[in-house]
Amino acid sequence: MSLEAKNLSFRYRRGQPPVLQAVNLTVHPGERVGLRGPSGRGKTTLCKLLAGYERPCGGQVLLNGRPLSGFRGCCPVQLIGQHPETAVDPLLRLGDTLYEAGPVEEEVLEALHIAPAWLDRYPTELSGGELQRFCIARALRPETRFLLCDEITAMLDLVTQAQIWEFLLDVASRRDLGLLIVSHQSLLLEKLCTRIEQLDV
Ligand SMILES: Nc1ncnc2c1ncn2[C@@H]1O[C@H](COP(=O)(O)OP(=O)(O)OP(=O)(O)O)[C@@H](O)[C@H]1O
Repeated sequence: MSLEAKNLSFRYRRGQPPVLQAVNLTVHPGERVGLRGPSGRGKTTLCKLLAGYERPCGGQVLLNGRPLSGFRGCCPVQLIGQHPETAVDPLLRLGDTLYEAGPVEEEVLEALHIAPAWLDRYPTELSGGELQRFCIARALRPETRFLLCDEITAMLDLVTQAQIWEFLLDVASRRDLGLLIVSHQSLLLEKLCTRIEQLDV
């Protein structure tokens, strides 16, 4: 199974210039592809298209050669963003958010040091790093084949960053996941990735 951006173009509003134009990118299982590019170039937008949050105005997102838009069920492509507080419903307890799309394996919760008591809390009752670990756990469903990591540790301290990446590299290797890692930190990308692409078209 591969995840492919094929000739993707996108604009947020009709009449505005495109944010992305004829972008091509493929991620294979087991690959860790770094994505860098200047601020505002469209890295987050590309992640949103690849995860099916937005629809392209040209080209296609293909999962195993078939349009992602036709996929039904728990999406094998999961996006984790920089701001976990914007990725969860503030009015739901975290346990309800975690399990709304089905079970998450106990070993994932344990490996990310997610305390069972957190699941009774609301999102504002966790720290940023705790909430990010929660969002990573939520993205790691048994069906997940590709993880799109958009600046996911940018706001965290170095120790937490290292713990999160150590866990993600291990789980990606065990499950043969494909990772797309967006970061402005070249050193981080060079350490983590099997290949680095530049978004500067
Ligand atoms: N919802 C939106 N509506 C309109 N324009 C948007 C929207 N989201 C992003 N944009 C614009 O699209 C362009 C690309 O934004 P995007 O967030 O994808 O860039 P980026 O490469 O991830 O940037 P950064 O490195 O700063 O995070 C920017 O010019 C931004 O202002």
